[in-house]
Amino acid sequence: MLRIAIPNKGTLSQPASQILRDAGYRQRTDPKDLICRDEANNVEFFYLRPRDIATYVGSGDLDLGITGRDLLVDSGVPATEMLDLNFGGATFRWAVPTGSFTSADEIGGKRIATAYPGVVQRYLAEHDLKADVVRLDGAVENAVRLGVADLIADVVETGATLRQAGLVTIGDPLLRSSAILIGRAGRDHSGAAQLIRRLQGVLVARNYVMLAYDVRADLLDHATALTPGIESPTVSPLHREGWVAVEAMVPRTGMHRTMDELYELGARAILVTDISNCRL
Ligand SMILES: Nc1ncnc2c1ncn2[C@@H]1O[C@H](COP(=O)(O)OP(=O)(O)OP(=O)(O)O)[C@@H](O)[C@H]1O
Ligand SMILES: O=P(O)(O)OC[C@H]1O[C@H](OP(=O)(O)OP(=O)(O)O)[C@H](O)[C@@H]1O
Ligand SMILES: [Mg+2]
Repeated sequence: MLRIAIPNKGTLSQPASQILRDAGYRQRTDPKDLICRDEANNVEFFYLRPRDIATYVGSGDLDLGITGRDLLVDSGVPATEMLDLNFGGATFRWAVPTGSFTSADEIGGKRIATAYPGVVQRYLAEHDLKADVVRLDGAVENAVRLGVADLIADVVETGATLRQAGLVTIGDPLLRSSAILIGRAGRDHSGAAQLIRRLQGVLVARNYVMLAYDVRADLLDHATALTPGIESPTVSPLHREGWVAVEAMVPRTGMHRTMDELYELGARAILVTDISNCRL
């Protein structure tokens, strides 16, 4: 039985369960449950703190896990990213009191408050910098105002929490995070192939739509250049002489522009349908 770690709480918890549900797996119905067995798919899910998930997977006690890229880096354990799940997106950034300093080169020698000391230490080592890292559990934005640190390094999504605390970001993000599927480094993951294919199917279904339209046969090359599909578009004859019907998967972002361009080219009966799932 495949054993998989899922966040039990926090930002990643609900969307992690949702992507698994969309991929056909059973998920807990009571948020207090800590284990859910899916006998039909031969998978067992363990609900754990997102921060602990890399530890269980890195030690080999669980086969796979869903966690944040920043949490994986922070843990420093031998687990690798197997699939980007495309939710829980955030950056990890330096933030300082407005007007204090502006360049990330100036962090050497300063006191840095963070809940992610592993990410910060990795950056300092890579940039040959020394600084005091003050490890906190959360609400890190308060640390500067309370005198514990000169700057912070934290997760930034909308930036609203920083603004409220009178802080501004400096420099480039230390990393860009999102939810990822992880497995122990160097382990044979062939038993996870079906789960990964199912998750990839959900991701494609979320990111693509099916576009269908009718177009004059002499405009087909122009039309299919706009809608090349993933492999190749399906072209079928129409009863109407000189016209064909085309079907192709197109990225959801940009579909309105594609429809406009097809219409301007002369295509008609342009229809968009959601894809609920797929295997490519
Ligand atoms: N707005 C956000 N705030 C915090 N974490 C976020 C946010 N958006 C995405 N994430 C990601 O969620 C993971 C942190 O989840 P975690 O459950 O530890 O913290 P949380 O969602 O802030 O919950 P809590 O602080 O209540 O425990 C990280 O991978 C982080 O990048
Ligand atoms: O850029 P924003 O959209 O404001 O989101 C980022 C903030 O949200 C999280 O805090 P959370 O509320 O989880 O509290 P915590 O610091 O105790 O984890 C995170 O640690 C940042 O503080
Ligand atoms: Mg938090």
